[in-house]
Amino acid sequence: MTQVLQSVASFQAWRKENVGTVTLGFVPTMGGLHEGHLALVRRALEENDKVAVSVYLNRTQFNKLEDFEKYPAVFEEDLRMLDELGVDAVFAPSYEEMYPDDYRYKVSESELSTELEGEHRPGHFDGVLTVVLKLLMAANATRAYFGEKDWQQLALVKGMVDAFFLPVEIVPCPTIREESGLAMSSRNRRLSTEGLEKAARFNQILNTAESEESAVAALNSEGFEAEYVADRGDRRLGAVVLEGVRLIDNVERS
Ligand SMILES: Nc1ncnc2c1ncn2[C@@H]1O[C@H](COP(=O)(O)OP(=O)(O)OP(=O)(O)O)[C@@H](O)[C@H]1O
Ligand SMILES: CC(C)(CO)[C@@H](O)C(=O)[O-]
Ligand code: BAL
Repeated sequence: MTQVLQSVASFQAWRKENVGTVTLGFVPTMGGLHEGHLALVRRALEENDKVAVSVYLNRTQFNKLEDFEKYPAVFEEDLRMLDELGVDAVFAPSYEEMYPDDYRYKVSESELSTELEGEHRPGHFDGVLTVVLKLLMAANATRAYFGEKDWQQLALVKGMVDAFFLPVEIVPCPTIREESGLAMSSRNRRLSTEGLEKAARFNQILNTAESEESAVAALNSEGFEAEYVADRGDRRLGAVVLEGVRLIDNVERS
């Protein structure tokens, strides 16, 4: 049975009693679990003796209250999936438990975090980096698993781990997609059947457009509101809104 731990103290006590000197894999999530998350969990189970998953909907990373309030909260369903996979512990703290300082102390980065997602979601990466640091400190894991779907988040988390000499290995995991190519996301649950079908064009356009500008034009002409499409090195990253739902994706540039 997966153990559910709701306080930092009980999570640390669980770690002391059950992990000791063997390896611990850790997968941070905000719940609403889908196959993308489960791929991270399966990999963590393969590579470590014990695995802990956090399910914590972190409100400090949401710049829009509506986005926070509409985020799927389905803890019992999440727990059932994690239990079936054989996860050892689920850390599911309250806001008060995670933020005894009421978010007075923050981690911020001054370059990458201000563009792309950071430009469109002000304060987002302060919230992400702060909660990831807290989660990593609480878990004290050997390895922590992050999805490449959140490319910018992954780069910033790796940067923070290097900057602060955190004793954990960050393991990047490939984006898991629907057959249509649509990247799996908790937010996909909020799309209509028609929206789900249409959303697949987002990935196709990122893959096939000649330039950033032509990708934005194609997305807008097909009923998306494109927030940005940007080429960075060998990646093309984008964010769109469809039916009021914000989706992100990134692909290798051809
Ligand atoms: N389709 C996916 N493939 C691989 N990893 C994923 C996928 N979706 C999410 N992840 C990873 O799972 C972890 C938790 O993500 P999170 O709980 O935000 O889910 P999410 O589905 O990305 O939510 P949303 O897309 O609504 O922001 C992150 O490291 C994220 O990159
Ligand atoms: C890493 C994370 C769990 C921090 O809240 C979140 O940003 C996410 O789910 O990608
Ligand atoms: N990309 C990480 C989860 C979020 O959208 O806030």
